[in-house]
Amino acid sequence: MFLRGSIARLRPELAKVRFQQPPRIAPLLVRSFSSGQQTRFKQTFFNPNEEPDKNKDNKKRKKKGPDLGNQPQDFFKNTKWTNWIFPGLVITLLLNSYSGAENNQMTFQDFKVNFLEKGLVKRITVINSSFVEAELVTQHPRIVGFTIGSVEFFEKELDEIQDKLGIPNNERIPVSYIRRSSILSYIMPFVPTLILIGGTYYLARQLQKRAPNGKGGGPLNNIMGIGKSKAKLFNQETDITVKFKDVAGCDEAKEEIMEFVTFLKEPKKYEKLGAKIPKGAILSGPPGTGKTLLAKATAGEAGVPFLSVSGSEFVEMYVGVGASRVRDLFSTARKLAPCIIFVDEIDAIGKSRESGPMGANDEKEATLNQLLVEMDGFEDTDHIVVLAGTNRADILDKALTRPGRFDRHISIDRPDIEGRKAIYKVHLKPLKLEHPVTDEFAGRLAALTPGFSGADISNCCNEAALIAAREDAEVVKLVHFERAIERVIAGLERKSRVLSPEEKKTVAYHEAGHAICGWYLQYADPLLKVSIIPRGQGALGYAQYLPGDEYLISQEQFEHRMIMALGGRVSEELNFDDITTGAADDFKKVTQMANMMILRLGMSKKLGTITFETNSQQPQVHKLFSEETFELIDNEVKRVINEAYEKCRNLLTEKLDEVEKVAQELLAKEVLTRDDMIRLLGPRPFEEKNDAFKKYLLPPNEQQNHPEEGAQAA
Ligand SMILES: Nc1ncnc2c1ncn2[C@@H]1O[C@H](COP(=O)(O)OP(=O)(O)OP(=O)(O)O)[C@@H](O)[C@H]1O
Ligand SMILES: [Zn+2]
Repeated sequence: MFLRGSIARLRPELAKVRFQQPPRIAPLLVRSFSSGQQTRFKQTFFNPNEEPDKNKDNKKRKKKGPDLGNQPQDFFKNTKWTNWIFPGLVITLLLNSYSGAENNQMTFQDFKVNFLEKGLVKRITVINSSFVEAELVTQHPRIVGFTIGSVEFFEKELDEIQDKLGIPNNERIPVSYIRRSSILSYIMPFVPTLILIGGTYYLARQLQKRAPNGKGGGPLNNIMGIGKSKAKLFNQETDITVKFKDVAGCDEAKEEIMEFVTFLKEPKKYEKLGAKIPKGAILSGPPGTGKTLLAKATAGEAGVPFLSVSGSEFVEMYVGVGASRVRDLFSTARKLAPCIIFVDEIDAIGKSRESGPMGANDEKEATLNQLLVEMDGFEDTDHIVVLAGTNRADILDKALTRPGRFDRHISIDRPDIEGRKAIYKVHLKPLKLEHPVTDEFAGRLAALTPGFSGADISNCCNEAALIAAREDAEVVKLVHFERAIERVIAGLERKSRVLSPEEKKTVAYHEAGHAICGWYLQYADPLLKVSIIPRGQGALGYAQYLPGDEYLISQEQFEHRMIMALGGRVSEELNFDDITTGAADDFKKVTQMANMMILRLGMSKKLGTITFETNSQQPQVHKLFSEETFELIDNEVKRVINEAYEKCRNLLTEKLDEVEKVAQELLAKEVLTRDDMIRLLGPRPFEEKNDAFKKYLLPPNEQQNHPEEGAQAA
């Protein structure tokens, strides 16, 4: 229908009166938009009951059977359907505006031949000077219509035909002129605006749906829900499967946090006695030590919802957003109570308000204030516990840590050997291993990875499994772990980096110098491996030592470490005419150590027991010490380094043959283990200082007796 009459198609205003559909579309429009809005509400605003609701819906649907068509409510609830409402609407509108076509529309030519010249026309109405409706004497059709270009031309034609037919003036066909405006002509001016608004809405909804988590994060949320908290809710039944047993190695922290668990589980016990329960605790410690994990486990043990949010998520460029998000977070928490809120990286908002070179930041301060207000605002009876994680407990605002807010401070340190062992046991469980996990195996891995955090260990276990899979191994073996550990410590092996024979020789003598120093210095850490295979970023060779879990380091230890670090360059000097750039990193270490000894550790007799450390965060207005002191510091740092250099040179000159042996072996094999070193040089003349190393890594025969114990060599 809408194809007939090309003029009609080009002139939408002709579609007028026949456009009877609006009453039918209107209710549809209202309903679909309201259902659309409901969906938007669900997605934009954080709705804790969303999950259960969905389940209910599903259950209902299941009961009633799958035929959506027979269930109008279900049909309208079906969000997929609403996706189509807008495009559908536009198409309908366009179709209607173009197609309100006349059933009996024709060209003027047809009209002339078929009706006019046969004298069948009773009356003619010219509508809007562009369309003609003719009433006929016949019943079928009774009315016909056609478009005209201009009224004058049409009148002239009409007159001419009637002249030709000889119709007298008083019997001629009466022509009336009318103006008819359709509803559409009122609507049309608004159509572009409507399309624009609808289109924007539709687009925004589509974009929002593509948001990674369905809630928060979508572009629409950025506009509409900016003040909403981005807290992530972990559903109690499904998500929080973490229990205290999954958090290994931080027993003291677990014990401390246990109090919150009992409180959340049996608040009555405390309330009965009138006791006030701490509202929150700060969990502090280096990255990856399991702060988040511990908080989650607390929720898991207490069986309460867990709301997790990062401090940086409160920080937006718009003023007032942070505070509004804090408010939203707490109002959500109140609805979910009893529950645990975990704010990771609280230093992002909780930084001391005076600190920082730029002074206080208003927006951050407002956010922090809101947090303080909220924490003051909830009562013990609200049963909310706020835990916060940070790597920098020292820079937190004092207001945060005062009683009544985060009044517990639980610090989690990097795990010691026993802690690492326990964490390995947790992360080895899911792997398919060669042997069942023994105490010895976990201990060996723990001994190999001093300084690793829980996250490093988890990463290492996964890396080992990946390496095993790459080799198509059936099970994950110890060698895979060893390779994974090396990779985590020193970076990827880069066999593709080909060194020239000269370069290789230099690297071999350099590394041999380090290794010999380490072997014959009493306080050097046990050596595990020397290698001249390039690794990671720029390292051409490396030696792997195993420092123990030490909390105090002696001055002699410091000195020995410096001598070891200088061993590479000194060996180059002794064995070649020229020196290379390979020792840059070693010098950096040496200088750092020397500076620390002089400036912070009071290890210089001349300067005495003063710390010269400056607070780099605050702008320096005046000099903290005199020119003479500056000079003295300079001289002392130089002296310490020079002394280490001299000792190193003496040692390596004495052991030149040993350096040669190790370097040659390195050139031949590229990698030397501790056993190779023993074969070449005899056992190390000192007992190893690292207990973990002795316990888990030394072969049993070496563990009992140290034949050369006490022998002097250096
Ligand atoms: N004590 C532990 N026991 C078992 N696994 C641990 C332990 N500590 C860390 N992990 C592992 O490391 C991962 C990262 O830990 P988590 O995210 O809790 O560290 P975090 O201290 O919160 O780090 P960040 O300070 O970077 O936020 C955990 O998912 C877990 O797999
Ligand atoms: Zn070096």
